[in-house]
Amino acid sequence: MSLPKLLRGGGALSAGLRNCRTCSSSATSARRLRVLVDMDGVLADFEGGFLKKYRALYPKEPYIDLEDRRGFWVSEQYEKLKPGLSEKAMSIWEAKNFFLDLDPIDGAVEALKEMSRLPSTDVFICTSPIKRYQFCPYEKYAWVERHFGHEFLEQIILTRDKTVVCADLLIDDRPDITGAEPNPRWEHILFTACHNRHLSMTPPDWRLPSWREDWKELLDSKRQHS
Ligand SMILES: Cc1cn([C@H]2C[C@H](OP(=O)(O)O)[C@@H](CO)O2)c(=O)[nH]c1=O
Ligand SMILES: [Mg+2]
Repeated sequence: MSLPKLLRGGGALSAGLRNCRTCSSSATSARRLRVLVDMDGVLADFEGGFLKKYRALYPKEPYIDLEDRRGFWVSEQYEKLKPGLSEKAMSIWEAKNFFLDLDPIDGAVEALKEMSRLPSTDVFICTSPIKRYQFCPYEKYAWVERHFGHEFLEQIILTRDKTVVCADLLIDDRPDITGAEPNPRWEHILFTACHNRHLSMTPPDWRLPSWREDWKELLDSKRQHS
């Protein structure tokens, strides 16, 4: 089988994969592809937004250039840079308007709108709120409405555990997605971000380097081999 160019590793798209058809309830829905798209790091520029606000609020503190970011958790790398910076980092995304002000990732808005118009495709934004909930959940909804319109609010899944959500694909920048379900129904496509671009992928793991790549090829491949 020829694999989509975007996919690294050697895994065939559906060979031996968990198949979400098992949780579909009707023959009609069984033919549709369900795609979960993560928000921070995939649609919204969490890392860029963080660095901009952190540097503005703490101009005298050291910071980490985006090209030097390693590891998913920003606060962990900042704490290693200088003890005490973890709390300063957290103060940035816990503040009002942090999530609302995030810029879209390059090409994300166009790509997601196009994806949700594809025939036989159901698209959901699947995102985890931070536990300090004063602003984040509200602002995530407001961000989606701002960039995708009111109708798109139907397509938000807010969860701290993405493993329990049933879908064919999850496009997400977090390399290790774990939770209550040891065998999630979806296949994970790692969306490339500053913190994960140096990770080597082992088969059958796949990447989407950016929204400028041919993401439709990934969906088509999954559709064909499911
Ligand atoms: C604390 C932290 C959160 N986040 C994002 C991930 C989650 O959103 P999402 O699921 O949309 O990627 C959200 C809550 O943890 O904030 C980061 O990307 N890096 C971080 O260091
Ligand atoms: Mg993310």
